[in-house]
Amino acid sequence: MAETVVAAEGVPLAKSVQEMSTNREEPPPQFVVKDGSLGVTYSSSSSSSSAVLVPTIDISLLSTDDEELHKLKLALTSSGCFQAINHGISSSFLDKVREVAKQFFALPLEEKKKYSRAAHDVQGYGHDLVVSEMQVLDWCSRLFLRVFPEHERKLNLWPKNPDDFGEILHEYSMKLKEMMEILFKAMANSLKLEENSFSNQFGEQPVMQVRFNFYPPCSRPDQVLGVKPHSDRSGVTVLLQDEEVEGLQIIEDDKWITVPVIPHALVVNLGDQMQIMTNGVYKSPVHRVLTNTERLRISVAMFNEPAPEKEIGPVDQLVDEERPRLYRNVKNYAAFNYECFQKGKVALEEVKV
Ligand SMILES: O=C(O)CCC(=O)C(=O)O
Ligand SMILES: [Fe+2]
Repeated sequence: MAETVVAAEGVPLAKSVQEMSTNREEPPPQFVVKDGSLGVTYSSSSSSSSAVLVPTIDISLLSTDDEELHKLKLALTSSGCFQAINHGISSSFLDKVREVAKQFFALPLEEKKKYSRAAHDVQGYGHDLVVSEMQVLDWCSRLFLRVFPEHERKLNLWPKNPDDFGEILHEYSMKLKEMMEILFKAMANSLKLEENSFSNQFGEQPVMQVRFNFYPPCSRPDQVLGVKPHSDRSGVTVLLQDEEVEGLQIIEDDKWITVPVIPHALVVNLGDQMQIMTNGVYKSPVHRVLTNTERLRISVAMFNEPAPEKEIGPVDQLVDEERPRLYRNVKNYAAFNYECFQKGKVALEEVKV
């Protein structure tokens, strides 16, 4: 008999996505994208659009090379997304991060359910938060954990199997913290702002949360998405894509552009809170994930957010007569975003002045 998997808020999914995938079942109607079409796609990874819109940026050059800083600015003003290389994290370590994710998702469902998300919590293992019967579900299982501030970790939800999971996750987040510091400075310098303009807004104790995403093969990639179109509510998201399988797309001029796989690059995409802080100069891209019939895909998204008690808003120097203030100040955008989501509203629209 199929095990009952709690999708969220007490709405049970009869079977897990993984189980349906293994049985090669047709996805149930809740997973089918309603407008019937997944839109126009540029899927070739060599397409010039993806190279222009999602350029590679050499992190090691950002503090010394004005040209690289300019490239960063171009990427963040156009797509809000780039592939970070020379980021200081070794390829072998990134492979380890992927390996523990793979090992966790390969555990029997019973074992993974030990880390299940409680109905009213976001942390733990499970599926989408379901807030309405109309909601289209993602063909994805995920493990969501808060990593920083460290005292807010729910260690009972951190997998004990594989046994180095916690250690690797901690080390990975420490390394990403270092990269974030470089990026905050570079983003401020690229806009000729004071170096701490963004890091100050993130606060002394910024939030870092990780989402391990598992997308099993799906028999209807023409009708079902791994993740629906959304922009991240974070400040900055750093994504470790699958080393082989594409799926992530960003939208540009009504066309979906595939973000190519560069095995040891880290995809950086800005979230809504950076769009707010830059008064709309830097973009929080709308993105989605496609499914495919053959290969499973795993990604690890690290969300960097300002501390919830910090009020964030457009940096003064980015507000003038030519560019009037677009957004009001806001505190705890995460909670605000959730309220909007429940009401079917888009948070970034709701904070416009
Ligand atoms: O799996 C991916 O490539 C992206 C996942 C994503 O957009 C998210 O977790 O917010
Ligand atoms: Fe996302």
